[in-house]
Amino acid sequence: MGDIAPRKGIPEFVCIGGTKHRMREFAEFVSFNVFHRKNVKLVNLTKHSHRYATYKVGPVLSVSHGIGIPSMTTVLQEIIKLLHYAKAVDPIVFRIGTSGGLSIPPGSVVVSSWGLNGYLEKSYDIPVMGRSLKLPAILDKRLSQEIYSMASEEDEFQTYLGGTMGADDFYRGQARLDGPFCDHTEEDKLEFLEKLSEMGVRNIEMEAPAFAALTKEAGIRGAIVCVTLLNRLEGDQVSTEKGTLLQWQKRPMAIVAKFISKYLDSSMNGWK
Ligand SMILES: O=P(O)(O)O[C@H]1O[C@H](CO)[C@@H](O)[C@H]1O
Ligand SMILES: O=c1cc[nH]c(=O)[nH]1
Repeated sequence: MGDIAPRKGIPEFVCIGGTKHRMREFAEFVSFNVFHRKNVKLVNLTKHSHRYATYKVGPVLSVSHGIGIPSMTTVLQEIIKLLHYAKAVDPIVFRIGTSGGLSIPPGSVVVSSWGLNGYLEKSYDIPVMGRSLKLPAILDKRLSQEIYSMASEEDEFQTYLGGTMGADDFYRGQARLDGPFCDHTEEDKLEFLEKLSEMGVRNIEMEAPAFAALTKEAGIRGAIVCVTLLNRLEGDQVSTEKGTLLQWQKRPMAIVAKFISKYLDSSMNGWK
């Protein structure tokens, strides 16, 4: 146990997701379900930045990232630097999010195997000094399978393993017909969504390829676990009532918390 004690205080798990509210809830969820602590006083460690929210519960950091790739990659790169300076040993970064599903029931959870960009390539393409830098958007296979194995037949929802398209736009970029601008037909949309399904894409959100690429480039294991708010083959509007949507957002939290709990139990590193 001698080499384990100094790890106290160093993040081993980082979980990021779009909203400040969700990431505070995740910190509460972990505190209660992983560490069995009630009513912990959570402090937003980055309150004065006004940009993102960060909570820490034992070895778990819970951080909001806003909408889309530029916002998410900004905070993800700050986290990669932080993990480096903190000398974190083999940390794992998760994204818990929401998405639109493809031919799966709303409320299902998707554990991503890879990210797909808007050009249907498994890569994250960033313009750097006038040129396009292309980074592969493949997630850690073993980790995604281990997380997928956390799903149980007793869950009241289905969990799937598959590709995730990360679009640069919520409306046209996701083939929606209900945005302020639309230059495609219902037929075009369905043809596109069917094509994605055939490629193995299970859901669409707005960060997957960049998250996959940057965690891979950093040599950090990363996983994406998203709930689907609707079946895009059946519509564009998220019409499920707010209370139900908030309950559904707890599903990725439950899977990730279960994984963290199991991981800490097996590593016996003194956190629990
Ligand atoms: O629920 P979050 O984590 O914000 O993720 C999804 O929701 C946002 C769009 O509403 C995008 O960021 C998309 O990726
Ligand atoms: O359809 C959806 C739902 C959530 N987030 C997205 O980016 N798309």
